[in-house]
Amino acid sequence: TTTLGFQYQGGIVLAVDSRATGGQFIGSSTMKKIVEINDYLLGTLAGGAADCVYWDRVLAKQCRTYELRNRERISIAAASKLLSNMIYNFKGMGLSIGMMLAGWDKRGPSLYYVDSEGARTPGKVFSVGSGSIYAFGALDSGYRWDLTDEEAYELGRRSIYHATHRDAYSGGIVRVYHMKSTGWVHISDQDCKDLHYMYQEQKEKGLN
Ligand SMILES: CC1=C(C(=O)N[C@H](C)C(=O)N[C@@H](Cc2c[nH]c3ccccc23)C(=O)N[C@@H](Cc2ccccc2)C(=O)[C@H](C)CO)Cc2ccccc21
Repeated sequence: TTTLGFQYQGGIVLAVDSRATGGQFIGSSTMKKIVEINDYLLGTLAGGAADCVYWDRVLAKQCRTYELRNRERISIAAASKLLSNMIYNFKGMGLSIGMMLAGWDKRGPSLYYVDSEGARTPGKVFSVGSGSIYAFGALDSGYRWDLTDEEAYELGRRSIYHATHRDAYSGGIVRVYHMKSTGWVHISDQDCKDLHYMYQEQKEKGLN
């Protein structure tokens, strides 16, 4: 898996692949690793698939319960704290979860990373999963705070593409979402094969 998220002047961009593996076997090439918890809160999934899918659903229920009790949406900080506390209770028992939470609340946009140890980290740029070492290569060299929206989408897409090209455990569809003040927008779903030939063509045109 390769997942990434970064905050910039236009909000937060999330980009992920869609491969699920069991050893060398590909269990699925169409997994949804960006999960829509509510209109202003997105999560990304990396690690044990069942762990991620299960704890995402528990978190989504907790967030909805909070909304019903308090008549307002939960903050990103609180939602990520709920998730880290839930996972912390299983520390050392073998959970494998690398989830980012991206959202927009009263404090504006925020991006958190929660890992299997229950650690919760706010930040501006994250990449999580077996392909994150490749994604960081493209991401760190292309990242600027003042990217335009289109540049940000392309940076997310290209960074995930590079990981799907080099990491055997990443592939399938490159999904891109944008978290804005008005909520999330699903920007694109593109097969990494199509991106490969598109980038090849650009390189050839650029070279000669
Ligand atoms: C195909 C499939 C599942 C599947 O393939 N499960 C295998 C066993 C799984 O968990 N694969 C992990 C990798 C893995 C296997 N055993 C582990 C033990 C500990 C930690 C990780 C693993 C995976 O693809 N994870 C994805 C993330 C992911 C995949 C699917 C759904 C959510 C998250 C990912 O991180 C990259 C591919 C690199 O591993 C689980 C599931 C739930 C609901 C619907 C479909 C599936």
